[in-house]
Amino acid sequence: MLNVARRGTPSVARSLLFLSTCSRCSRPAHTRDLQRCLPQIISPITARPFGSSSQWKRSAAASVAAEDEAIEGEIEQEVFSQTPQSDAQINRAVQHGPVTKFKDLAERGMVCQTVVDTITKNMGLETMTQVQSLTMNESLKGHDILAQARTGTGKTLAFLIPLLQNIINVDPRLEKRSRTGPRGDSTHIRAIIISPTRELAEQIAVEAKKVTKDTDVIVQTAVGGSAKSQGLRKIKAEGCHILVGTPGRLNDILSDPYSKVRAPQLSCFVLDEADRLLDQGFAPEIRAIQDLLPNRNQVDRQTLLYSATVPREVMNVVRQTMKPNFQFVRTVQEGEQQTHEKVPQKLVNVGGFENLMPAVFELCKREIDSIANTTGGPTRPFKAIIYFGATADVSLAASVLKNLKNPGQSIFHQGPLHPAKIIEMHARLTQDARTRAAEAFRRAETGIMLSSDVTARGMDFPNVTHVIQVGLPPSEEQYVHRIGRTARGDKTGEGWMFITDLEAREIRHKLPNMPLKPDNTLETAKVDMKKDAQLSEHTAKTLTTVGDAMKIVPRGLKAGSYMAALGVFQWYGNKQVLIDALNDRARYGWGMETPPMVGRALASKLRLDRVQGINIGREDYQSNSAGNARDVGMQGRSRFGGEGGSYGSDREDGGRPSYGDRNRGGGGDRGGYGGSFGGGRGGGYGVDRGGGSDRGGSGGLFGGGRGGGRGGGYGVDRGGSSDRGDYGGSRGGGRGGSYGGDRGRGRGGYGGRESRTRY
Ligand SMILES: Nc1ncnc2c1ncn2[C@@H]1O[C@H](COP(=O)(O)OP(=O)(O)OP(=O)(O)O)[C@@H](O)[C@H]1O
Repeated sequence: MLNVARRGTPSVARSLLFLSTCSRCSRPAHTRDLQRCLPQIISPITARPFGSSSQWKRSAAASVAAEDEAIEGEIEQEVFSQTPQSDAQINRAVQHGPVTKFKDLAERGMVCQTVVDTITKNMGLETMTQVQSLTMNESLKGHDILAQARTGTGKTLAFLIPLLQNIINVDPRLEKRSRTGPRGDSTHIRAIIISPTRELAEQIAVEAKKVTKDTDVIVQTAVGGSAKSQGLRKIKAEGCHILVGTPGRLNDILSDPYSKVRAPQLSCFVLDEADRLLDQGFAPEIRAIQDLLPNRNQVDRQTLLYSATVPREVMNVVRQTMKPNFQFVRTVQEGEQQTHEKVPQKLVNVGGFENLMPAVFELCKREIDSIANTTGGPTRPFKAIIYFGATADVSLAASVLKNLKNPGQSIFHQGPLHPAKIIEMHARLTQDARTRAAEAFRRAETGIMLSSDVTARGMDFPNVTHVIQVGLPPSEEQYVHRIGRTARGDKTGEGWMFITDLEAREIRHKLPNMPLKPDNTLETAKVDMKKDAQLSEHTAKTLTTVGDAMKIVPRGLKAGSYMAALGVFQWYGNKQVLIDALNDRARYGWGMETPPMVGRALASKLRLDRVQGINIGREDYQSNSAGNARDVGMQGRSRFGGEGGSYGSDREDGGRPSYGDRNRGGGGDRGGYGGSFGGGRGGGYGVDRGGGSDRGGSGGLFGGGRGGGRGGGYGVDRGGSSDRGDYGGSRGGGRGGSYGGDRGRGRGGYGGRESRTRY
């Protein structure tokens, strides 16, 4: 294990030196002997696929279908007879030093002119990034490579270019687009690229199609969530040379005896986000796919593994996947900062969970306003990804941000985060919805995407200015990948991390190497909601805005988030402190009288059944069926109008005062939001039909029902029965009032078709 770089050498130069010097004799690397003499950071071990060799032989034998064998014979000859790079070419490349410009690749005869023209002319790229420059020579020669380089540094092109050139070397007819267009076969697959997520696979395929645009090389995708039969038809009809996909679907189609998609000539196998694909979650599927590929002793195959992080734990598996003489190229040395120096990273401790959403909102609003108020000088529109640890938290936060409105204004006015598009993204959405969400965020100038870790790796959304992480990430690696969604290429960006008191100590263990600097500039992060306090107008308004939006959130989402936290915080030892903190969030953050119910079995499994304050019973988030329609939302008895309330309805919330209104009061001072789809009797932002209600609210955005009418309207009326409905219902209608409707005087308002009301 030898790194011949000299201390103090600038990093690019150091890395170049590192690659062009022999590890065994410390002389400049030999030309044709590079394979033998180039430094190998990892000591070689005997290469073998996963599992024991006998297992491997058995499964490989079983998986190679008889029909493939004939083709294999031909292909073998072809693969072995190829001479990808002549000695002269390599000599020339080494003499001129490592390549740093894309055009040099053509001038030195390393990559064909067509591909280089596409990169330089169509894609407008000129200079290679460090990882591209360092890996190009070696990967063009067919060596196995493990490459570690920071996020956003062009690793995708670093493996696509050599992979494509190696395909063209085998069949030079593919170099140029033929007049008849490309033709292929579903058994001509030369390269398989695997990514851990569907979105990333799609993104790689898009990049691959750009690079192959003027060639006859065909790129196809195979990702879960899309119709398998349709994908297969496409591959069979058009053929395929490069197949990009996710592990599950690739395994599925390669093992399906009827799919007719085979890779007997496979010469390149790429794992993007390799450490993720080789960890426990995906390793079995990757192993199964490898079992379906031709035996490497018969058909030579190059393996390329790329990632921004390579934790020690996966190194064993890496060794099993690669040839013994594989090269480990890293542009980030051990002990060096894994995130970009150009990304300031700030840490906000908000104290209690209930402060998280207000603080996140305050930050987003501050940034959006500051850009709006900047005159002159270059500014970039605010574009942020906010990461949460659980899908339930993503949905809840998305619901809050989508429901935000300025106090005193209706939802038809611009919200406080205007012009940001609010986008929700997680794995529980349908594939179509995920694709639409990713596309919408990609296109958005100003936008906030609330996301689970499904977008944390590899996704190349343009111009992301902020990455905001709410709660501790699952690992340091994941932190690095999340932060990597900003400051890509030559762009800049910033990272924010929001934690609670519960996590303050743990963060030091979990992220010891991250350059997080405490930030105290957010007012709402410092408020103790359990105490009465004199708040600045700005802070009170922020809290009220979020509190009001939170009321509209269905109880089911809150209950889901509560349950998720029980899972996420299992590591926290003091269960009483945990439940107290979560109950405070339910009470002060979500406006719930009682915390969501936790099933007895779950409570006992999590050792929470004896903890004070836990609300044991039928879990709210599972039981939001008709019987519970009034306070759960989403699945109420009548989705559009009617008594039960549905999506959004939350009667229990209704009884709670909100921030800043605590001293208005009287019994049941505010009703809940009647429900955005349906409303209910009790509903209304603000209101209740119960005595002493003081504020009316919307009976339901789309539905109203009786809620709007009886309930009264936003901001109206103190004391006595409420009189105004607010958005009593635009679709379902009902008895209620609506925008400005005033039942007391027998007037309705905007919406409520059935109520035949008027403005
Ligand atoms: N040589 C280059 N010069 C300028 N931009 C480049 C170059 N190579 C790639 N890019 C662009 O840089 C962006 C990031 O590239 P890419 O997605 O491949 O990064 P990555 O290293 O794979 O990131 P991650 O670790 O997050 O997966 C892309 O928009 C890509 O088009």
